[in-house]
Amino acid sequence: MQTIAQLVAAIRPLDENKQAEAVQYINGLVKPLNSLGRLEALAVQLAGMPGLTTLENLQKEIIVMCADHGVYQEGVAISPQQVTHLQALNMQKGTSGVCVLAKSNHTSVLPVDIGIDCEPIEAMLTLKVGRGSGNITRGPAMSRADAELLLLCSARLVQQRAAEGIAVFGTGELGMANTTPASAIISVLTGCDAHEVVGIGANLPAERLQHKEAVVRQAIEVNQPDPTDAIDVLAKVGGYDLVGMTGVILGAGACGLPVVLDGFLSYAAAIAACQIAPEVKQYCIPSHFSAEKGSRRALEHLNLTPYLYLDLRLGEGSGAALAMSIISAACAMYCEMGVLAESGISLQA
Ligand SMILES: O=C(O)c1ccc[n+]([C@@H]2O[C@H](COP(=O)([O-])O)[C@@H](O)[C@H]2O)c1
Ligand SMILES: Cc1cc2nc[nH]c2cc1C
Repeated sequence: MQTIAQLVAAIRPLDENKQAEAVQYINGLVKPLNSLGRLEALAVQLAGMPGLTTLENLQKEIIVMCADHGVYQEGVAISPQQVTHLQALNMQKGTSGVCVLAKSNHTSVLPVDIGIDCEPIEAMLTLKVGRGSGNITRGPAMSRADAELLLLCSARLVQQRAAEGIAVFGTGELGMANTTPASAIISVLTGCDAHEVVGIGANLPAERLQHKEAVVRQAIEVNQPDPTDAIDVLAKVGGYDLVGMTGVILGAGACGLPVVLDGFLSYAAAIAACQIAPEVKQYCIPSHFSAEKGSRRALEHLNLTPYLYLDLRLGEGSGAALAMSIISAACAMYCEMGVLAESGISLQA
């Protein structure tokens, strides 16, 4: 297995020559200059990715990291904890939100048991090292060794799927109470107070928000994560799913391939990934602006502007699935549009 240093070293900057060529090519398409706005910038970003040899017929997949969290015991979520297991089964059946949105965007969904509190699930890929991470108000979510192992295994999974033909990855997750560790990660890595990032998650009643904030502060107080060491932060106040998503982001970057972020949980993972390997930011494609409270703060830190504003807060990779249509659109523009030179149209009157 590769080391984290090797994984980071494999993430190369985008190819500026290819990007310059793409700009020239797009400027020659049969349209007013820059009139396809951010679709043009997206195509240029994709064109610079060393793992993509073409923008035609890109295969897309959402990897859904599913795990439970010991901090659930602190009363920070209202969904029954078994929903993680039950909804993971729905991921296999194809009836979850992400599954139907992915299907309508010609995207596959790969659920992974990375620490659900249940017996092994038949025919589900597993990277499980424990049945739910530790309660972060009492101690670390996991050991550093487990965090590093899961991060590398998740990155390796992406590398295997890339070898099997996947060209665009999406980050998904499922885990009752996971907005609590995600808030803790964002609070530590962006240096803001819990009040700025803690939100209602999956419908926590407003009167319990102060308690959730206190839980996040306590987790940070008890574990004293080192804000300059994102792996320490993930291991101490994170969770298995969030580590897995960080590995997916770094793995895609190491393959030179795009990775589409989803909602709040993916912002936490992206902030961690970008601290571990700043170069990976260029491979990240934001999807939507999650309705979770801390989204603005997290996206400002990442300096990423989402494409979609739909008040989504489902998670699972649902926003990433929707944004796959925007990637397909950018690729269709690049591969299928006619060129001015052959159209008889001159842009000057
Ligand atoms: O993607 C988001 O922005 C998002 C925002 C709030 C909640 N969620 C989903 O809801 C679950 C976490 O919410 P909670 O309240 O249990 O912490 C988890 O399964 C996430 O997929 C997802
Ligand atoms: C049903 C259900 C589905 C979910 N998907 C992500 N988080 C969820 C929480 C619940 C409660």
